[in-house]
Amino acid sequence: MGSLASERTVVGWAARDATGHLSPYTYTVRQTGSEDVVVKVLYCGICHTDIHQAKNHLGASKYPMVPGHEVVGEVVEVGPEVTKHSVGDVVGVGVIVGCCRECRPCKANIEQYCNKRIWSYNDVYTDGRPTQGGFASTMVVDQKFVVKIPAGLAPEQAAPLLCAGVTVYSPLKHFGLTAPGLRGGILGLGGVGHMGVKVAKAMGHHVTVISSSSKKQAEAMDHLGADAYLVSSDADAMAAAADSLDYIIDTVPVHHPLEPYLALLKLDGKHVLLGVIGEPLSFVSPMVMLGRKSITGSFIGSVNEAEEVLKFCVDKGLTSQIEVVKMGYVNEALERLERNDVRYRFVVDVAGSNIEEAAAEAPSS
Ligand SMILES: NC(=O)C1=CN([C@@H]2O[C@H](COP(=O)(O)OP(=O)(O)OC[C@H]3O[C@@H](n4cnc5c(N)ncnc54)[C@H](OP(=O)(O)O)[C@@H]3O)[C@@H](O)[C@H]2O)C=CC1
Ligand SMILES: O=C/C=C/c1ccc(O)c(O)c1
Ligand SMILES: [Zn+2]
Ligand SMILES: [Zn+2]
Repeated sequence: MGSLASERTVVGWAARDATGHLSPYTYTVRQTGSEDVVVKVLYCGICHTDIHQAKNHLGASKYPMVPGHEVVGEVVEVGPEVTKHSVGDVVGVGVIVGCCRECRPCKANIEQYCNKRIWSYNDVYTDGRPTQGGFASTMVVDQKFVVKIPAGLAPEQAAPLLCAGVTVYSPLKHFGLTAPGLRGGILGLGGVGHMGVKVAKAMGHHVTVISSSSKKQAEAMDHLGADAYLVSSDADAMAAAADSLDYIIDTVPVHHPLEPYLALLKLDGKHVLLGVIGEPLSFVSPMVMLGRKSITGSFIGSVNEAEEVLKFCVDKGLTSQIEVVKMGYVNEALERLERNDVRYRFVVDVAGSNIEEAAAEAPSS
């Protein structure tokens, strides 16, 4: 445990209970350890997982909780053993900030699958303190979990790549779904889904968006570059598209039937679950047996894959489609995200929100 003398005071915006409402919160983080990077947060994206966590959808939330795991910031200090980063670098931090480094996933550099992974918030660090995320002035993070933001990417643009971007890139790569010409479906056109369209198109796939409404059709086709658009309640269009897709990236964050989507897959097609859903999903076995289809899942991506997707986006000229907001708007942004009213990711301008000054002027929390 760090002594009081070695603590650093930070201001974040925290949820105090399962209403998920965020408000200013002053707390302490560790002083710079030998392999630590001190990051002044510039921007932080709002992922639907932040709602799941802040509102205790999974039943394991601890408060006060400062969410945020699509973090881009500037390095303001480094520990003496840090070799990966220097003061002044623009860097990113994602969902994971610690792992055991000894297990099979850690040795294979897929540390997101380490059973001793440490989450960037709603977890406990090795020093016994709660971890707190990126809706905060500062984060102190082990260099292993900090990635460099390459030149050519604006920091606010890079933020959604650190969760949404790598979350779609990783399964496409892992499941061998990168060859040009594949036919992919993106189910749910939100923060993760819109990056799915962009990444899959950049890989040369024919991309069908499968959405709950027609509201996003024009934009999906004209701006995101989707090739086709299916409204999931349109039974005739769904039937016409049967047996046509090599994979579906499923980003829906609530319970939904799988069978209408399994029917869209070709022989050996893969349904990749990404949404965090705390209730059982069901299907009858012939739906997978008769086409040797797979239902699988994937969890974010590794640090290496985060670096790869950042480079991939620079090389392919990909950007995320974002709405930049100030911290004072974060509760409205969370509400709008929950009611499916964002195109397609909110990014909070943390550094531009003066949260430390505002907290100093307000009564202490
Ligand atoms: N596996 C992993 O590693 C990761 C998982 N996640 C999870 O993926 C899911 C999606 O995250 P994200 O893209 O940020 O979420 P968004 O809210 O931005 O997007 C979800 C999309 O799903 C569709 N949808 C269908 N029904 C609903 C509903 N009742 N409420 C809201 N959306 C609905 C909407 O698309 P449309 O309008 O087209 O129907 C919506 O845009 C979440 O559960 C999140 O926790 C996120 C990141 C990493
Ligand atoms: O947004 C990133 C985290 C996703 C996530 C996936 C699975 C799970 O059980 C979570 O709690 C979070
Ligand atoms: Zn996320
Ligand atoms: Zn491990």
